[in-house]
Amino acid sequence: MVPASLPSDPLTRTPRIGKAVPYCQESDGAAARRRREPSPSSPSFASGAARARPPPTPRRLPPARLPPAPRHEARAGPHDAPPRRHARARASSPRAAEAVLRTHDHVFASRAHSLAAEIILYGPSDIGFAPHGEYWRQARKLVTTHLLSSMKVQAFSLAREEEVGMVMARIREAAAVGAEVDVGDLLRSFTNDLACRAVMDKSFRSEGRNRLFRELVAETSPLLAGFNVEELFPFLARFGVLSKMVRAKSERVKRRWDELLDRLIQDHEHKYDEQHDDTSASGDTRDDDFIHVLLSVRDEYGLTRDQMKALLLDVFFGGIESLAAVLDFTMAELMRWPRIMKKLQAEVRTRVPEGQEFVTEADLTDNTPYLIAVIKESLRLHAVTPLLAPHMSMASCSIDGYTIPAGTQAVINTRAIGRDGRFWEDAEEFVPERFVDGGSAAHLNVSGNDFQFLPFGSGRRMCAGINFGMATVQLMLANLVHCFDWEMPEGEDRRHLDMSEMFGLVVRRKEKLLLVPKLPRL
Ligand code: HEM
Repeated sequence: MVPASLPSDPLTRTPRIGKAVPYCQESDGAAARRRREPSPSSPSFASGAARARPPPTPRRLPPARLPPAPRHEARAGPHDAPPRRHARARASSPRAAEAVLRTHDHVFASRAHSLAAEIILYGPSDIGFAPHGEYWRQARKLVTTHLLSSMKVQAFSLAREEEVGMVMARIREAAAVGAEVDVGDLLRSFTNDLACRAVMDKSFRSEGRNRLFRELVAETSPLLAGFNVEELFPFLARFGVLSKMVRAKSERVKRRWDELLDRLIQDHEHKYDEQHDDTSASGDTRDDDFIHVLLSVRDEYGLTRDQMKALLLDVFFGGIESLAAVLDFTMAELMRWPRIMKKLQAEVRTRVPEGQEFVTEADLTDNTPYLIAVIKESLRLHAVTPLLAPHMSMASCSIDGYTIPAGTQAVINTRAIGRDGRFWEDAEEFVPERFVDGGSAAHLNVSGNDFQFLPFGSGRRMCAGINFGMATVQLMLANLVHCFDWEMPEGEDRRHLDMSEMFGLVVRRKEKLLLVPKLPRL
């Protein structure tokens, strides 16, 4: 069991500030209970099976400074020896997901080694790929407290509104001349610009840096998505062919990231040193960009330059593609279901004061249940991280009478769970009504407590950017449907809109979403 001295997950302790709604809010008592008790529906331990416990953690307070990033046990050696192959366990039911992510969360809280992540993410010294341990715990605490807390997400709302406003202006230009818009491309460029703005404020627009970031993310994501390609092609792995290719490509993109981030951090250091005497060092209550905030806490946490760069990279790889994919799937579904689009437009348009051009976050607070229902339904039907990020066990444990050895990768199939007809009525249909009051799934939320609905995962490794993600998706979607009516390009039928998907770091729609925006006749 989890020792009392471990810091509790900072996400569950995030205070509720102003009107911001943390999506994973849970009382400390409930969180502690959840960790202590297996839930009644979790599988019982098989009689006679050895009851595995994780190695005891010494009882001590966490250090104030980040310890060195740990190395994965199974990392490739200097000669690109292929890593040890991991056994796989698949969880495709809510019960099995709960066994991994709640009952045995403390055992399955690590990640498998990835050569690309080791190179590109400095060790890895980020959060998403770092193995479980004191480094990951402290780094996650830093990020969820100082960069992605609900307070920080709320402080960023003006910037979010400005970025959304710029996209609406671009669509308006297209609407004025009756041109079609590549909605997917527009959304990817929006989420890229938003991530750049969060990381480095408005300076990103100079020298076309946003385009450079976009190119680099596109080049890097397939490498990080590969996880253990060696495991998929063991024959090639034996000769180290894949490792050599992955290493060469990863080192190439790493050099480019490194130069770019170094330059940005240096620029910020100069500004930070100039301002430092006038401002408080904590930095997390103002609308500071992430580099500025990391500089302000670097002494407190003993952050190295490489660790800073790794943590910043998580914003690019956690945020850009997932947000764009969710928005793209949602818009495509709304095009296929005009009744739902109209109902959503009616809800949003009645919430926006007359004469106001764009939807603001204040217009949406606790006020738009159908908007939330549409987003939840999209996350259910189109899981953009359908297998979560694979969790790896750090000790052997017993689930349902089976002994799962240490070093097993648990793959949680949230897509299968989200489309399973045993738990969802009309599972393959897009029916947001199931999530509104009185609907069959009205009680389900995205905070990882309902194991039939896990768009952001659950437990210790749950998405660190859930508040940032949900705030962004809501604001952008509300504006897209408020500011425009949408039509298919001439000659195309909305009923035949292609929903086929392609895999990468996240799953996204394969085909472009070309739509024609019209200014609404209000
Ligand atoms: C709607 C958009 C998003 C979705 C659907 C999503 C989903 C997920 C999922 C399923 C995981 C894996 C959880 C697990 O392994 O159990 C994850 C991890 C993560 N996400 Fe997100 N995410 C989104 C947006 C974001 C954003 C905007 C950020 C940062 C700004 C972010 C940062 C992260 C990080 C750092 C992790 C790794 C957490 C860890 O391993 O401790 N995500 N996300």
